[in-house]
Amino acid sequence: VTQSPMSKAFNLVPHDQTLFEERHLCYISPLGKGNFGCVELCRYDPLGDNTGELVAVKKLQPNKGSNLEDFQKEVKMLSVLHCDYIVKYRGVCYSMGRLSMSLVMEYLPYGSLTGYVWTNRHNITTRRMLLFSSQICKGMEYLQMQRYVHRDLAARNILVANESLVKIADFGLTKVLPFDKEYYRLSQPGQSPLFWLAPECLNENKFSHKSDVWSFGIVLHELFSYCDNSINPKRLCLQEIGQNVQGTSLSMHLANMLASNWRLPAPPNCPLQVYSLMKDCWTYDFDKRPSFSDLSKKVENMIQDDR
Ligand SMILES: Cc1cnc(Nc2cc(F)c(C3CCN(C)CC3)c(F)c2)nc1Nc1ccc(F)c(N2CCCS2(=O)=O)c1
Repeated sequence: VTQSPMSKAFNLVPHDQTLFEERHLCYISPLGKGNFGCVELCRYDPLGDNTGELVAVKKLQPNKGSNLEDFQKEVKMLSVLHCDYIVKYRGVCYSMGRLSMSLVMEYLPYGSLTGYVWTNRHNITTRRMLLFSSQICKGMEYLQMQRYVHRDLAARNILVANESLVKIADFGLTKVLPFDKEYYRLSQPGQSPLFWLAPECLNENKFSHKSDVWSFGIVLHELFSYCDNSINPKRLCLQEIGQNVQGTSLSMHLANMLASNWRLPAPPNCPLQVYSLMKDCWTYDFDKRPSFSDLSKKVENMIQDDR
């Protein structure tokens, strides 16, 4: 692949990365809004005969407060990940002139886990939910090996490849841990939605693999609630806080509730051992939370027992 002058300008694309030519990237439909901009379904059709591959293209909207540098970091981070449970990087596409760039990824036809589980809630078995849970754990275990902290693990950021495969997507908030620290401290409160955050994130903006474990517990709650919006984590927390949210910020209220040991209630008909796994992920002291490898073993055992 030749190095276009533009790509030299970004010094992003080493010779081995795939460069998608904009003229062959045919727009089909919008897929959704992400952290940086929008994601679209396109067909990369260099032969012009509709035999090209469907891809999901995440476009940076420079004017939407996001910046090219952060987006380039997200591209770089995704491009080095090779795991069955993480959405596959395909390459980048530079749009001449507009100085914008796009991230090209594999297209997963079933969409986000939230929509899929809710739509199919009447015929998804506990076993299949446990299978999805163990795949998310394995994806997170792989991320941990790369010293990546996702910071935005939520059912909306998990994509469904087929009836028995889910993948972690959207690395817009992901940070790489420094070599000498096991946590990442944000300078100011980030954009992660409060209701998926561990206490140390709310209180000290401290993010780690263990705060990702907390978020995984919330994902379990979403899954076993069949992603029912009427009982989603945000709604249940706001109900508990009550409407009298004066003065003290929402995150202070939430942090106080967690400190006095309030936790999300068990989803309806949730297997007891699954709820107890959630509670393990929501251990206040991050050092005492299970690791993703502990969690995938426990979930695997539940799948065996579920036979
Ligand atoms: C990388 C990737 C690969 N395949 C897919 N397939 C995909 C297939 C689909 F039918 C849908 C939907 C299903 C429902 N109907 C109504 C509309 C289309 C869909 F939303 C996605 N999507 C990808 N990314 C993506 C897309 C869209 C996103 F909003 C987000 N994000 C969400 C929060 C942060 S996010 O930016 O990660 C990521």
